[in-house]
Amino acid sequence: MLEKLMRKKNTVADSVVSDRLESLKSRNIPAHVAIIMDGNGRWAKQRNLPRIAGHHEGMKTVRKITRIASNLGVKVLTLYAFSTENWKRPKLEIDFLMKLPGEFLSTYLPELIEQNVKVEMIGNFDMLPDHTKRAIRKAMDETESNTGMTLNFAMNYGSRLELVETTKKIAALVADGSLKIEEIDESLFATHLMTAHLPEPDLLIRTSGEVRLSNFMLWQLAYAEFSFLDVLWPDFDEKCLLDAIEEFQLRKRRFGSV
Ligand SMILES: Cc1cc(N2CCCCCC2)n2ncc(-c3ccc(F)cc3)c2n1
Repeated sequence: MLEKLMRKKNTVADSVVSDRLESLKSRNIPAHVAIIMDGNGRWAKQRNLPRIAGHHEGMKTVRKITRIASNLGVKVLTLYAFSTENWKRPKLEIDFLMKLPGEFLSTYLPELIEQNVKVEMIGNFDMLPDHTKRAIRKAMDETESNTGMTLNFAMNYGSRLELVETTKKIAALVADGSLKIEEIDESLFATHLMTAHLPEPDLLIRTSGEVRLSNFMLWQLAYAEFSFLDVLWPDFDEKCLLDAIEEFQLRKRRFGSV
């Protein structure tokens, strides 16, 4: 009896969420959603589990949120998976984290291809371990012609480093005469960023209650709406995403009446 009731409750809950998804789709869906996926270590600590258990659970949330965002019509989903600062973590944790792209892709790449998702990456690719690079390169190659949502992983990414590298590239163009100083403006600068081919994020979500950008897309987020949520990333679910997007739509609606 209880099991039957639980099944019915889940069916009702699922249909409520999917009805909500349909109604949200009729309004202003953010074209580019960026997420700082925080709280994995704390999630594990609350359960007396090792930190890597939180990272592994967080990977399942990546799969879930990718599907929902794609179904909603989000054009680009950027996920902050590993920052340049993360190299300071214990070697054991880094070794585990560097295996996650391969594990995620070997498990879910067929599903991503079925959803017409295009896998991309921003960050400093060369410093990653060879096995990590191989896995990501394979996924990018196998999804290159897909036309659905772009799933963009920020891997070994640091915004200040990106801005310094971009400045150096532009300075070199001026030095060799390819570019005049007076031609440098915001638009020109943006064409040399790692995200030049992407629309700027409309909505930034950060989980775990931390209210910081942590050196993430500092240029690109200049005009984004920010949603700082207390939920830990492994517990972030469809309702959390729909709530954040609904809040985004309400803000944009007020902005429209200015
Ligand atoms: C380093 C790292 C950590 C990582 N976590 C799981 C999500 C929470 C945040 C930290 C741990 N995830 N989750 C998926 C990837 C990934 C990266 C590139 C790619 F092409 C495919 C998947 C990943 N990479």
